[in-house]
Amino acid sequence: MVLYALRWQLLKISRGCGAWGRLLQRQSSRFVYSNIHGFDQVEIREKLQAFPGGSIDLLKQDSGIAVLTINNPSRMNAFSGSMMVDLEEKVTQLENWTDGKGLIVQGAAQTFCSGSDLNAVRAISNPQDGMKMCMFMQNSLTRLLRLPLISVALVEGRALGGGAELTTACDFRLMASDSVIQFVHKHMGLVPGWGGAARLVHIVRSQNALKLLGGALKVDPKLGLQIGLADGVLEAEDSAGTPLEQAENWLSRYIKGPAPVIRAVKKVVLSGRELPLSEALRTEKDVFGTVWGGPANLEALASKSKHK
Ligand SMILES: CC[C@@H](C(=O)O)C(=O)SCCNC(=O)CCNC(=O)[C@H](O)C(C)(C)COP(=O)(O)OP(=O)(O)OC[C@H]1O[C@@H](n2cnc3c(N)ncnc32)[C@H](O)[C@@H]1OP(=O)(O)O
Repeated sequence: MVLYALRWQLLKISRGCGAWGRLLQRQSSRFVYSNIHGFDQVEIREKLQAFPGGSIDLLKQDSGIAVLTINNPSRMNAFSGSMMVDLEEKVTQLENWTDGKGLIVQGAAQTFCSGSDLNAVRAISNPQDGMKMCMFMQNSLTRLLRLPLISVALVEGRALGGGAELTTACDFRLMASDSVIQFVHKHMGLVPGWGGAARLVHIVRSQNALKLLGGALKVDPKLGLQIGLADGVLEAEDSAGTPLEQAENWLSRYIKGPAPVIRAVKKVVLSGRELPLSEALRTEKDVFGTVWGGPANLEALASKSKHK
């Protein structure tokens, strides 16, 4: 019996790596851009490091929920170049956090993020460098959204430009009652560059995406709930705890259970969202194979058999 259980565990581990590896392969690798696109990750990383300021802070908790904080309060949490590099490093840490189940992305000092640091943007405003920054951030935010964690953007204050795009790189968005999400790019003579337009169409459908981008509309919680950009509104702090406590309580109902099962939930939904049907079905089968007969499944079966 012990030998059977050991063989089964080894089979599931190989299937698990195989399933996730095949999913990423089917999504044509972890990165949207690589050297075949003329993208040199090392070169742009060094260029971005030349624009210091702020940090991206990561706290991984025993609860299985990590908290990622955009921390540059003197600049309304605008992304400096070094923060863009910091974000990529924290996403890599989260990709390797096998006990993780959930992620909350927040801004410091009760505001979310006001996009790229305009000082850095001015310095890399030539088309070549702008495109490289765009590809670097698209790689990082695509990997963020594809993490096998259920993620929530906790929006307080303002999420502007790239900050609005960052909210779309999470599975859900919770908004404080006085917060605003605004794709201000038009006012900058721009369109989203961090992947926010592509993700926004999937979240609110193309007609609403055209209105939000074409009109640079301010999305308050009421409009956010109406068009599906917001998944919940935080209550006043005195009655329901801090915004972070409220976000953790909201998320906890969806990540209650063993990490392998919760991570498998995200993987099957991710493949359904991103892959053509036949490939999504094959991936679902592979992910199913990693939990079928696993500890949580066997325990549930054992407890059910006692109810006869
Ligand atoms: C490709 C780029 C694109 C993208 O990533 O897709 C972008 O994101 S471009 C940037 C888009 N973001 C913006 O245009 C927002 C710019 N900021 C503002 O509109 C306002 O600052 C605010 C966010 C609405 C806040 O206004 P207010 O409450 O009046 O505070 P201040 O304006 O005084 O700001 C405080 C302080 O913060 C600095 N700040 C704010 N945002 C940025 C930013 N994006 N880059 C750099 N610095 C920023 C602002 O300059 C003030 O600093 P001090 O003047 O030194 O006090």
